Amino acid sequence: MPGNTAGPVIELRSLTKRYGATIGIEDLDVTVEAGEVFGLLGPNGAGKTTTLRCLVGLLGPSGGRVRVLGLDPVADHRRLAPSLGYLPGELRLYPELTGQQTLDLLAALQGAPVPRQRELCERLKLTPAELARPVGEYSRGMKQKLGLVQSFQHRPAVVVLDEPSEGLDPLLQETFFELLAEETAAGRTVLLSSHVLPEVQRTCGRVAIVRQGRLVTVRSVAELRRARARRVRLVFADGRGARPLGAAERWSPRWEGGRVELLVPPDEVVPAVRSLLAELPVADLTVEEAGLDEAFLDLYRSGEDLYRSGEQEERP
Ligand SMILES: Nc1ncnc2c1ncn2[C@@H]1O[C@H](COP(=O)(O)OP(=O)(O)OP(=O)(O)O)[C@@H](O)[C@H]1O
Repeated sequence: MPGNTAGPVIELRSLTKRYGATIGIEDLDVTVEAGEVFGLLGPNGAGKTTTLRCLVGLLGPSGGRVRVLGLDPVADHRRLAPSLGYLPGELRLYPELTGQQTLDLLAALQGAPVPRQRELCERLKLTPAELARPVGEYSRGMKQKLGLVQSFQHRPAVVVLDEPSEGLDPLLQETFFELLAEETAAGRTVLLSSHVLPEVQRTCGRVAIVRQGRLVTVRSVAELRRARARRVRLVFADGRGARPLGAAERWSPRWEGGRVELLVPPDEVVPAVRSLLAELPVADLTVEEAGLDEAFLDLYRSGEDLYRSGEQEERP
């Protein structure tokens, strides 16, 4: 393996990438250790693809520092290539080449033997007949399968995947999840971008949430699960609908007739319930844990760390 293997596998320090006046990503700090599946999550245009392209050396940063296995992905591109797998969001292929020829061409660019090519084609159900067809005739899902095979075929130490399960049917998604689990069990490192929340919950140990080019938070999925908001539902005795809720307005009230639902951070539930009962004609009240999706969605929307627990980076 090239470079300095003692430090983190991926290190982004104040990474900034501008496209003219447009900010792709600004001041991003992320560290990923060996054996992690790390997720980069955020809404459209958040800067995920920009970050990934900087990581694999396709874009040079406007500021800050990128290191993968201790190497600079732009300056040390050739040294890094055999140890790096990359699945772009949009795989651009030569339409006249067959699937097999495409895999072999990409292997030459990777500059490494491809001990896993056949096994991965079998597991992802790319048959020899399909591999003999020009990729210009491939469906979206077939292209994605080919993209996944080439990202892992040379058994790289680090794999960077942009929206990896896009276009895969549920069975193949399962195979992909198994593949990720095997990679990390073997000490290899995966960084993936996604908007698919269940995929992230299922596969990642930690996630960085980015929004409008900035890092919102880095959290372990386990911590997000623990910190998830409580859903407080109230029914009012007088049956009246939407009304001012005072301090409770900050918990995103959603009204439905004479009922309202609030999403309250866990450490504020008891005082919240106490003041609601004291100030409003409450006839019924329930409290339950909100789904993990809501925890993510709040971070997406607000751009603030809803849960405010000091540490930026916590191990899973
Ligand atoms: N080649 C480019 N030229 C100019 N602006 C760009 C370019 N590529 C990306 N951007 C801008 O940079 C910002 C981040 O885009 P990026 O593609 O990194 O986001 P993303 O999180 O991957 O989005 P999506 O989920 O929609 O793929 C956006 O404002 C986008 O318009």
